[in-house]
Amino acid sequence: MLSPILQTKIESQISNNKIMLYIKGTAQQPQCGFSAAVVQVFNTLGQPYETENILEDGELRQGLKEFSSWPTFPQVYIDGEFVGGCDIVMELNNRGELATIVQEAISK
Ligand SMILES: N[C@@H](CCC(=O)N[C@@H](CS)C(=O)NCC(=O)O)C(=O)O
Repeated sequence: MLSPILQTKIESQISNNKIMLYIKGTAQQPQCGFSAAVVQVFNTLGQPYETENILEDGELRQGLKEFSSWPTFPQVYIDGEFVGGCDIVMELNNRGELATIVQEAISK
């Protein structure tokens, strides 16, 4: 079960960062192709984002799956809301919708 401490940590990260990416590895050195693809997309959007390497925190890795009810990584949160993983982000980006979602979040 998701501990209150972990829940508070996740809620704090996703509310303090307009774009929060939970990935495998770092933005500079992603450790998985799906995480690398998401980082690349957000780099092209040119807005600041924060990442957390879930490979370094097993509790967070498990806790996020419960928090979002999503079993894999990357996990992308924009404006405190879970958006999806790699496939969803790619689709939103291909449709030109990701930039709009990000712009709306940043300008709030
Ligand atoms: N189709 C997924 C691909 C991501 C994926 O399959 N991730 C796997 C392998 S990197 C994962 O996170 N598995 C659970 C885990 O490692 O804890 C997406 O759209 O994000």
